[in-house]
Amino acid sequence: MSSLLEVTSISVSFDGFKAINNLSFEIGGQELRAIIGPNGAGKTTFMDIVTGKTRPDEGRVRFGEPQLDLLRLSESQIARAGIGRKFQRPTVFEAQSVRDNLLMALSNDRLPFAVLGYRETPRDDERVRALATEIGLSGELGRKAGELSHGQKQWLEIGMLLAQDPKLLLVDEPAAGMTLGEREHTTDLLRRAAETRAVVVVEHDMEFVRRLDCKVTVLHEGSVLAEGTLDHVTANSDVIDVYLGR
Ligand SMILES: Nc1ncnc2c1ncn2[C@@H]1O[C@H](COP(=O)(O)OP(=O)(O)OP(=O)(O)O)[C@@H](O)[C@H]1O
Repeated sequence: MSSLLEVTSISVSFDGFKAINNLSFEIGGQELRAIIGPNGAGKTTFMDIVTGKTRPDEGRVRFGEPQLDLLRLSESQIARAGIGRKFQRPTVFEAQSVRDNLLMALSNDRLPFAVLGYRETPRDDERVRALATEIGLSGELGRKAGELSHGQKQWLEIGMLLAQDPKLLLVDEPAAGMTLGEREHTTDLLRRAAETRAVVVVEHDMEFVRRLDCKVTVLHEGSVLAEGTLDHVTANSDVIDVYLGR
């Protein structure tokens, strides 16, 4: 089976410091993957390269079928090609209802204020309800997003990204600041999302990664140090050295 995303031998330096060093990475179309690694391992820079925010000095980044060369596309073209990114802090429209947040997200180019003049179709309503069910916020559709808990805001933002139906979803530290119950719900949500798309989760919390129950890629000094199940990578002596030597 061919990969959805193929990153081959990328490197990038900042002022002579190699933040990403000959890194290769592949993920299939319906796969959940966790990326772990100590601070400064290059996790954020890797996601910045995939989303077009940072350009590598060397290497290739190919995506989709037919394959697109992401290094030739702008950040917005990459987003439109089907790569969604969730940053660590939730960024929802706090003064709008959960329902309106999801509705706005259904179309990439629908500006927040344009929703006022926008006529909603029965199909949109159906989709908003389905998304709300998927993220566990069916009972909160009429509430202002600003009134939601931290975890609920994170789910709403994931729902807003799912509304755009990305082929690849990149999620940065979703578990941070969440209660145990919220973490469990988030794991279920991400696992379900990965049944119909690729999902990459960058996470420091090992318990959360264990619950994701997926292949893990360990980054260190800008390269892949190990890859496999969490048990496999945590038994790797290089990985143990890197984590104990922090
Ligand atoms: N724009 C930049 N200019 C200079 N150095 C940078 C820049 N971006 C990242 N770096 C450096 O590159 C290295 C990798 O950083 P990156 O943020 O990708 O690591 P990370 O694995 O995401 O770390 P963390 O877990 O702390 O978020 C770090 O040493 C960082 O200081």
